[in-house]
Amino acid sequence: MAKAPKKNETVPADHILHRLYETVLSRRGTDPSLSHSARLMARGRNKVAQKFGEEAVECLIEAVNGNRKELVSESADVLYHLIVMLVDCGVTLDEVWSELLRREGTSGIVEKASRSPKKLDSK
Ligand SMILES: N=c1c2ncn([C@@H]3O[C@H](COP(=O)(O)OP(=O)(O)OP(=O)(O)O)[C@@H](O)[C@H]3O)c2ncn1[C@@H]1O[C@H](COP(=O)(O)O)[C@@H](O)[C@H]1O
Repeated sequence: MAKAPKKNETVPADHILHRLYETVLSRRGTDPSLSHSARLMARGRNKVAQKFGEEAVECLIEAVNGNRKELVSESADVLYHLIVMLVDCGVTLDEVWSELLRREGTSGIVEKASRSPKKLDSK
């Protein structure tokens, strides 16, 4: 049986997402004719973000259409393009894992209820 992760555990450094992050990081500023990641980042942050958005939309289309196999493939595209966007923005995966760990165990319903109520328009 798989061991339950401890509260302070982050994702192992040899995890596929970390390896992918390190690969994309190593491509930054390299020859765009040899690397898709380099080519994408060379086109600027707007393009990087746009590609992530497009892949996310393609992913949700497969989800709503119930295309399981395509959903798996598009999900991989989304994760790859998310990583390119994080690398381009200088955000590390550990920062994202830390945020997930911070949220762990707090129900979204409880968290939403704890937010301060929006100020009502005085007009
Ligand atoms: N996981 C991926 C991955 N997923 C998707 N893609 C590429 O993303 C591209 C998406 O194609 P699109 O036509 O949508 O994108 P585009 O060519 O930018 O098109 P336009 O916006 O110009 O129309 C395809 O070329 C895919 O091969 C990926 N390219 C690379 N990786 C990983 O990144 C690593 C490094 O790749 P390079 O940077 O190419 O060395 C690889 O070893 C893989 O592990």
